[in-house]
Amino acid sequence: MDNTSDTRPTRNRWQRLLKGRQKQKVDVIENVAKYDKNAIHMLHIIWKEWLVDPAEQFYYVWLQVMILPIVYNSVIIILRTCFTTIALSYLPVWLTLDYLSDLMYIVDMIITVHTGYVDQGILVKDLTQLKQRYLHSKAFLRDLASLIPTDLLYFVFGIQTPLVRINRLLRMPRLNEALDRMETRTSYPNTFRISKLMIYIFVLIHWNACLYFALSSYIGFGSDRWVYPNITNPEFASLRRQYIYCFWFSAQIFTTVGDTPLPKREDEYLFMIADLLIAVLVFASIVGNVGNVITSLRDRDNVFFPNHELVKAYLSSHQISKELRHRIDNWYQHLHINKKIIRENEILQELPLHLRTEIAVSVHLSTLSKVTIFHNCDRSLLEELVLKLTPQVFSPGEYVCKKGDVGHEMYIIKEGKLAVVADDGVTEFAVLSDGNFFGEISIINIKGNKSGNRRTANIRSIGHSDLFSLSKEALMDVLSEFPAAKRHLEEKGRQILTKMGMLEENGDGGEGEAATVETKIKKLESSLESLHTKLARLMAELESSNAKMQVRVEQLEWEVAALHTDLSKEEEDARGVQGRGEGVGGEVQLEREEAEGEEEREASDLKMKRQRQGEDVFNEGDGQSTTSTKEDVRKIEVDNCCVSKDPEFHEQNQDVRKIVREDGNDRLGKGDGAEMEPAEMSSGESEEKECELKTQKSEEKTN
Ligand SMILES: Nc1ncnc2c1ncn2[C@@H]1O[C@@H]2COP(=O)(O)O[C@H]2[C@H]1O
Repeated sequence: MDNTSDTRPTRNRWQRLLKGRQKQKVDVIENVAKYDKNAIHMLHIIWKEWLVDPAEQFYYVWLQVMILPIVYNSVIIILRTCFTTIALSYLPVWLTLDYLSDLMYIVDMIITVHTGYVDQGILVKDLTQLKQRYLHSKAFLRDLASLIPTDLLYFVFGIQTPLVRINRLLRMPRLNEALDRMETRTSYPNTFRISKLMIYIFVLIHWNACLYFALSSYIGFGSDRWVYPNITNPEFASLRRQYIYCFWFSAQIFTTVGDTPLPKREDEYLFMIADLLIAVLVFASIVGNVGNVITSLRDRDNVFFPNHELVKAYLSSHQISKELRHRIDNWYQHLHINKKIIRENEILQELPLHLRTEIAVSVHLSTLSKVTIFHNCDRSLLEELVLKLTPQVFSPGEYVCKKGDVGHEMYIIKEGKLAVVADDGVTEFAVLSDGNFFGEISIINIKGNKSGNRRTANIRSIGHSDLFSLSKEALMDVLSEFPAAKRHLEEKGRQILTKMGMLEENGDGGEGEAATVETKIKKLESSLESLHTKLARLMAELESSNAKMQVRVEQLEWEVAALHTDLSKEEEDARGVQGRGEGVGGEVQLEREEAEGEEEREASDLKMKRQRQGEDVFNEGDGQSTTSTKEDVRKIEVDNCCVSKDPEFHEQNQDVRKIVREDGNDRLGKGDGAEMEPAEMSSGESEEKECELKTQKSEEKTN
């Protein structure tokens, strides 16, 4: 019992451990299974989503691989068909290669289905779309036709008739695609073009050789001098001799050498005629292609280097001295021998800016980074600068700049040695070499520089020297963004000027003054521009307020005219009453006084009304006009009066009044034109008086 009780917990522990281990194992197995499942699943997904980008290297390599089966089929099928001995001797090899090429054709179709295409600049990656596109294309039908298992016809015609596989040649467009890709990628397109042409001609001669052999076999070997000699003759029995003889025969025809035996039979003649016609085309295409290659090589030279022939013709037509001509020839020679391309900006101009920058950076950045002033420059700044450099080549003894000339650019030495020389051209003050720069003093404004914008020294090229020139404007652009470089340049310039004694001690030199004047002019120009803008705005505002005033003036005239008509009528009425009541005396006097009082009241009411209307009109205007005060209104009234004194205006006013009168007659149906005449006279007078009064008042107010 004790034993049992002792061993039970131990056994339980072992059982637990065992169970635990078993569970662990199961877990591991389950995990592995899960992982495998996942892996399979992942593979499945990747396969489903697998896409070939036609711009990728994989696609390019695959196209190159596809050249093999296509060329194999285009060369071997005809060979085996015509040279049956060759077909039967190496049958296992041919069959293996045949089915290997078929396998590659199948893989090619799968890759084609997964190849994306660019639609509106975006690569289409949707497999369903890609499938749809390929399955509905002519390429699919062609590819499918090239894979039809025509080999089954071996059972009908026998294994020695590989011509049944001729449908494999339908994949030729794929070969063209591969060769085109190669042509765009190769660094030697001309060599590639010539090689491609030669390969096409080789295949053509091969086909012709095979057909010649087949025709000879059909006519009978050695039956005449034209056909292939008797193969029982040991000299012509070997397979190699058979093929080489036929190839030679064809090559002679296609290269139009024409040293072939004369045909004897009609079928031989027909064969020769067809061959000669093809030969003409072949010859023409060889000549044309080689001509193109030579022309394009010359064109390339002409683009790379300035046209020497033209310059030569120009020089001889102008009877230039021998010495100068010799120097020019030497300069050209140096460019050609050392492949110095000075027209790189022209050559690259068709490329987009970012690519041009990258090229320029990779070609010239090493030179620029040697230049001390640009040591600490940002890369972006150097990239900007590098596009502004113009390569220049100077011959030995040539002056790059002469003392006293106006400076327009500075130079950076890419390669070569240049001397700072005295006016005698011999005494050297300093020698400048790769990475040095010069010509900056005359284009940057150094305070106190006595020479202004003139070159301070003569610079002569010792040997051939490659320089970059940088125009004043380009340099200023760069320096405005990089003051450290500017300080460095100025410092170096100042040192040279001090050594030469050409730096004014304390004052600004002419150049400094020029700079100040230039800055002032710039400031003046900018303020003039802003003034122009303001003036234009004011003119527009003035025009709009003028138009409004005119409307207002017309309104007032109408009102005044109408008022005077009423007044004159009332006056007439009053006169009539006076005539009738002359005997009444005191009563009439009283009435007159009352009428005069009434008149005065009415006149003051009218004034008030006019002022109010004036305000209203101005309130209707724009922001500026709304701020007008009553004084402005008064001014307008005064102006109005003054204008009314103008005889022309008066005439116009008469016309307006006429219209008003007519209008008034129509409306009121009172009297004829004669009734109005006295009123008109008095209105003119009172208008003048009123005007004078107003002018006086406004003058008083202004004072
Ligand atoms: N003693 C010198 N040492 C080095 N460079 C010089 C010397 N004197 C003049 N130069 C350079 O020669 C250039 C001639 O044109 P610049 O005056 O524009 O700028 C001048 C300087 O860059």
